[in-house]
Order: sequence, then C-alpha cells, then structure tokens
Amino acid sequence: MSSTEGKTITCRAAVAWGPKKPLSVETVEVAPPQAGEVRVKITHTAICHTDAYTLDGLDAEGLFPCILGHEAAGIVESVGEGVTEVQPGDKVIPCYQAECRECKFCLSNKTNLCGKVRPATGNGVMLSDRKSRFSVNGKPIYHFMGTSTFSEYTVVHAVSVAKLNPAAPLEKVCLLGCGIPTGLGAVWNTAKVESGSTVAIFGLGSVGLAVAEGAKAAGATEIIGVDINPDKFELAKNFGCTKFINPKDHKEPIQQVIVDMTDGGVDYSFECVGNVDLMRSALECCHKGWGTSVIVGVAAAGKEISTRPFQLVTGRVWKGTAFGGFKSRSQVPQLVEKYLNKEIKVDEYITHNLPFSKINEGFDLLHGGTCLRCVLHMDQ
Ligand SMILES: NC(=O)C1=CN([C@@H]2O[C@H](COP(=O)(O)OP(=O)(O)OC[C@H]3O[C@@H](n4cnc5c(N)ncnc54)[C@H](O)[C@@H]3O)[C@@H](O)[C@H]2O)C=CC1
Ligand SMILES: N[C@@H](CCC(=O)N[C@@H](CSC=O)C(=O)NCC(=O)O)C(=O)O
Ligand SMILES: [Zn+2]
Ligand SMILES: [Zn+2]
Repeated sequence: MSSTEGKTITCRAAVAWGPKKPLSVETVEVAPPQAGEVRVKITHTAICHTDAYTLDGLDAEGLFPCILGHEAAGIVESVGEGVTEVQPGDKVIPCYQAECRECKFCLSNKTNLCGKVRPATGNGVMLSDRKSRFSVNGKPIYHFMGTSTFSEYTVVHAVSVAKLNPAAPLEKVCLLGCGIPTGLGAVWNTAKVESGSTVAIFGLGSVGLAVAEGAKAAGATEIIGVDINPDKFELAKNFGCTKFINPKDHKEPIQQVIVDMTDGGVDYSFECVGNVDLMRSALECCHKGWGTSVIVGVAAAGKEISTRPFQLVTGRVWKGTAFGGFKSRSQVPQLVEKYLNKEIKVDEYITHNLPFSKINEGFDLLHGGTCLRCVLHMDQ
C-alpha cells in the first residue's frame, strides 16, 4: 500500500489553458482513483502530433483547460474499488482506446473500438461521476483522451490500462502507447497487407515509418514513401521504403505519378499526414479493382474527404484506422513482447529526449521536421 493511497497527490503537470497557448508546467491536485479507476505515476511520455492538433484548437472534442498527453508509460500508484487486473507497482501503458471486453464493440472481432468510457473521455471527465480528477487550486482541469499523460500522476479508467512485462524499459515502450502500434496495425490489422504487395505511404513521420516497417514485415515488395521533406527519405530506407517521391518534384498530381510508376496503381496506400487532399490522392493512386487506401492521419474539425464515386464503383476501398486496430489491453502487452524479442523497432523512433520541464521545446521540435518522437522524462 503506497503512502499516498486514498489521498490527493499534489504534483507537476503541463496545463493547456487555451488553444495555441504554450503549456504551463505547474502544480496540480490529482484526486484518488474512484471505483474502476487507476492512478498512475507517469515516468515517461512522448509527444504525438495529435497532442499538437488539439493544442492548436483543431480538435472537435478539444476542451480547455486540459492536461494533454496520450503516448506514455508508468507505474500503478493506487487502484480504486473493484480493480483487480493491476496493482500498485505494476508497469503499465495508459491506452486511449479502452478495452472493456463487455461492450458490443469489444465483443466484436470487427473493431478495436470500445464504447464503455468513450462518452466520458470525449468530454474530458471520468465515467463514474462525469467529473475530473485534476484541479489547480480547486479549479477543475479536463482530462484528455482518457489518458492525460503530461502529468506526474494521472487517473485513468481500469479498462484503459495495459499491464506490461516488468522487464519493459518504460523510457522506450512509452512509444507503444500510440504512433508505432497505429502504423504497424494499419498494415497488419486494418489493411491486412499480403506478401508481394505494392504499398504507398503518404507522410514519413513516426506513423508513416511504422507503416513502412509493418509493410516490410508483411512481405510487401514495393514500398513507396511520399513526403515533401526530402530529408525523410534516407531515414525511411531503414524502415523499409524502397522508393521515394516528393510531390514538389512533379507537375502531375501525385496519384498519377504513382499510377504511372506501378502499372496501374498500388495494392495498398496509407495517408499518415491528416490532409484531406492527400487522402484523395492516396485513394486515387490505388489499383482499379482491388486497391485499398487506409486513412490514418487526423484531419482538423470540419474537414471532409471527397472523390468521384466511380473510384469506389470500380473496386477501390477507402477505410480508416484508430490505434491500428489493436485491442489495447490485450495486444499492447504483446507488442511490448515483440519489442523485447527484437521483432519490432522502438528505439529508432526516439530522436530526442528532454526533461518534462522543457515540454514546450518538445512541441517546437515536433514542428521542426527533424524530430520523430521526443520522450519526456518526468523525473527531470
Ligand atoms: N488514427 C490514429 O489512431 C492515429 C493518427 N495519428 C495521426 O497521424 C498523422 C501522422 O502522425 P505523425 O507521424 O506523428 O506526424 P508527423 O508530423 O511526424 O509526420 C507527418 C509527415 O508528413 C509529411 N507531410 C506533411 N505534409 C505533406 C504533404 N502535403 N505531402 C506529403 N507529406 C507531407 C511531413 O513532412 C512529415 O514527415 C497525424 O495526423 C496524427 O494526428 C497519429 C497517431 C494515431
Ligand atoms: N477528438 C478527435 C479524434 C481524433 C482521432 O481520430 N483520434 C484517433 C487517435 S489519434 C492519436 O494520436 C482515434 O483513435 N480516434 C478514435 C476515437 O475513438 O477517438 C476528433 O474529434 O477529431
Ligand atoms: Zn497519438
Ligand atoms: Zn468495450
């Protein structure tokens, strides 16, 4: 039993007071976990583009003030009534895609989505009482994605906690909380890329590179990387890309360039930017009759996709993925094992490490074009 069990913890957190405002690292109060909840001491958290997307005011569900962060790892500090699957001292990853294993989504083999806590997490509160566990001098601060990992301590729903192998290095496996599983799973679960396939990847950030790694592992023979930043291409080779295209080097639409170079189009494409025009290009570069395009990128509130219906009538498939289609509590531990067995990369995605106190520098790095993932160390 921890000395803080049942008590409010006062700790550091990076508060987003409003859209486009720098985060403010300050003292927050974190209330004890209620029934069905877990309080986690976050040891390491990365910054994902989706954090920046919400901070920039682009998130339809964005609420302020809030504590962002959703790609992290830590150690259970205490659990609320009825929680039996984890206990204080366990190494865990908070999962924004919950897995209650009871709702109709969880009972379906067709999706990794879960309906139990999503109505609460989309409103920045906990399910049991529709209230927040965070406050600053008594003023409530919203949760984010049911994770809020930009805090030394956070409270999450027990159905959102993946228990890890105690041998897992938290400073590395924190990245298995979002981007890497999303890219790998987009290939393995959502598209189900077969050996010998041709693949096009739009956007060679962490997610796009994980798509490349997943496609290579699936036996794809041609993996075309598309990015407007040529500095990404050398790096992308190490993840499996075999060819590169910079749309800025071509007058024709990028989808035509790809159709011309692949005898009619690719078998699979993945949009990993969040740009609706690129989503159209990604669909239209797919092969007639069977080509499948997966939307991974998160587009700003209000944005919509469009294409000619004829593209679908003639056999192309347009789909999307959330967290790569992985069922979180069940499969994140398996991904950790794959990492420990050197079957998947993690270290290669970490380009920067910073103390938590420098979180705003971490966001600047994200926008700089040279950072894949920056890991924040919460004890610094
Ligand atoms: N669906 C899901 O579950 C998840 C979605 N995401 C989303 O995936 C997207 C990618 O995430 P990250 O890899 O972290 O982002 P990132 O910003 O690191 O990578 C984006 C890449 O796209 C390139 N790019 C930008 N505009 C382009 C254009 N017009 N044409 C070609 N390339 C272009 C950039 O140079 C960069 O290399 C984001 O929208 C993020 O919100 C991230 C994690 C999970
Ligand atoms: N609140 C956003 C939702 C944006 C989105 O699509 N989020 C992804 C994860 S992105 C992680 O980096 C996701 O899993 N969506 C499914 C879900 O249940 O939210 C908006 O409203 O646009
Ligand atoms: Zn993310
Ligand atoms: Zn569920």
